[in-house]
Amino acid sequence: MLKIDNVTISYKKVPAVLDFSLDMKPGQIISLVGESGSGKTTVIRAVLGLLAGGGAITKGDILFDGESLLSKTPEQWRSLRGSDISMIFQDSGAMMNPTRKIGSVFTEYLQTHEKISRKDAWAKGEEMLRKMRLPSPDNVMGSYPFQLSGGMRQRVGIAMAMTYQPRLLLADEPTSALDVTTQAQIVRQMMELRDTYGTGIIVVTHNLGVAAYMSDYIVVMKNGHIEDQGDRDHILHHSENEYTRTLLSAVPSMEREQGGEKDV
Ligand SMILES: Nc1ncnc2c1ncn2[C@@H]1O[C@H](COP(=O)(O)OP(=O)(O)OP(=O)(O)O)[C@@H](O)[C@H]1O
Repeated sequence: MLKIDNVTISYKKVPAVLDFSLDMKPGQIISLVGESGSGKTTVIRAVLGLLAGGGAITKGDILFDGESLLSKTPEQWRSLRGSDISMIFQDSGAMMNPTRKIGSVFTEYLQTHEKISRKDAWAKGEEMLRKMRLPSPDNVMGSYPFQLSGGMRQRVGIAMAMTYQPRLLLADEPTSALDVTTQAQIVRQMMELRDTYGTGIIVVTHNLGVAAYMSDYIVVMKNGHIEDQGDRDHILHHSENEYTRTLLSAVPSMEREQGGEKDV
């Protein structure tokens, strides 16, 4: 579905990610882990065509369903984003305009993606919030972002990102701003998205506990390159890479804290 082929990404000619390759199957959950500055966010922003600060792909290609994303026009990007590929951020609420209510932001989002009346967009937004199991969706629609908890805001962000059932969801530190209990809820909810809609997810996280819990495949990044990678089980239990072992030794087990069923 997604193939990142030997990509180098630079900010103003200074390489930040070097020779990065990844082959993702539909419905797979892949985590990118590694220390701050290792290039995780740069990789997923490149996939969404949203590199900041003069960032550019200087080598390689990114293919979605066999088609290069690098040759897409701005118009093609607009129709791809949201419908085929979506993204959620560390604190979705912080991305929203604090002076506008959720309902207003959500309906505008829907109206930029489809020809739909404001009334129908409002109902569709509410329905998505209900699907994400937000309590009182009508109240949420009528709230400002600051009136919701971090976990609720993140579920609003996921609801918006999932409206058009994208096949690929890019999540940048989606649980970092949340307390441990809420983190677990959001992680489980993302896993449900995969199970319900078959959404493939790339999650950037510095939390190896989260990666261990939800991923099928883990990519360990260091200084802009792939230091180690493999199936969850390989990385967690069989990798001989020293850096991976060091990262793992510092992992608080989400399962132990949450009483979950998986063993890390
Ligand atoms: N907008 C930018 N302009 C210039 N350089 C940048 C920019 N964004 C990132 N970089 C550089 O690219 C490298 C990788 O950064 P990136 O944010 O992708 O790492 P990360 O692993 O996601 O880190 P973090 O976990 O802190 O978000 C770093 O050296 C960083 O300084």
